[in-house]
Amino acid sequence: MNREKLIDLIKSRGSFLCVGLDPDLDKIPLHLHEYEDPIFEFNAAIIDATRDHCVAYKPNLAFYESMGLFGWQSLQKTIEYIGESHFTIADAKRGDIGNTATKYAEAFFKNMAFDSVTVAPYMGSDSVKPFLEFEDKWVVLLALTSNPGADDFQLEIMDGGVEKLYQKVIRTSCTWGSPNNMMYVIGATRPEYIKEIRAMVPEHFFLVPGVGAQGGSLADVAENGLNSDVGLLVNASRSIIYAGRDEYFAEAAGSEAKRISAEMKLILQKKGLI
Ligand SMILES: O=C(O)c1cc(=O)[nH]c(=O)n1[C@@H]1O[C@H](COP(=O)(O)O)[C@@H](O)[C@H]1O
Repeated sequence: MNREKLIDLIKSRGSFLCVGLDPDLDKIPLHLHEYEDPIFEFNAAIIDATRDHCVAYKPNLAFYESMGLFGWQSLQKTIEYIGESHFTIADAKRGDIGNTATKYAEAFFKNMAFDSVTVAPYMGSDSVKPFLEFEDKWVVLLALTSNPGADDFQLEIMDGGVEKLYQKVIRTSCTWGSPNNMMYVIGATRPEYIKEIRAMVPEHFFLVPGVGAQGGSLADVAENGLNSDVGLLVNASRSIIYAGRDEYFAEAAGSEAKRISAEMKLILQKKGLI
């Protein structure tokens, strides 16, 4: 999906919600275990219930890879089930030397029809650029993550310099691609940095995880991160997909997605963006 189509989708739906598909066999309702592929059944029900309220889906690969071959099959079926109506993010956090990176890119962009993949920048430009060679496909680069460990390196000034690591990552990487094929991961748990990062890269989209289960605030993220193209995809995984744990789990997920997207619509209207 190209940038224009993504922006149209967001503005026409009045939502910048990304639903994280992080299914865990220990958490999905028991009655689904009777199906041949419980993970896919769970995802399909969540997708049916949420698709009108969100613009993107982000399956996190760990939840599929942990189940071996069956997990990969569930992922493949899930991505086909979503189809082309939504922006899709393979949350794989890949990063390796060039020829290996090309194979990772082929895995997600050719073998599976994902629109984007999360990539770690720390092996440098040759580990990221192979992902940027595919038309209408995106790199979602880790910049300032939502977890407490971001303090260990990302928020540190390295080697007596003046920049923090996440600042160097953004300043260096923003020339590798363009706002048409690169986004940045900025955690919702660190809203105080979003404004500064928006000033550094005014046009890029940010994928913002960390609202819901990790406690980040949608209002704070929007206040600091919106740009004239909206420029945000805000992800929530557990708070949506496990909003209900019984046979009405899909309805509960749909209600939670609807609630968040209604809040987003109000924000966009107030800012005059829709
Ligand atoms: O790349 C990510 O998506 C990501 C980056 C980050 O900084 N923090 C973060 O939580 N994530 C992912 O976003 C999702 C957050 O899930 P919830 O906390 O359940 O909403 C998980 O799939 C995480 O792996």
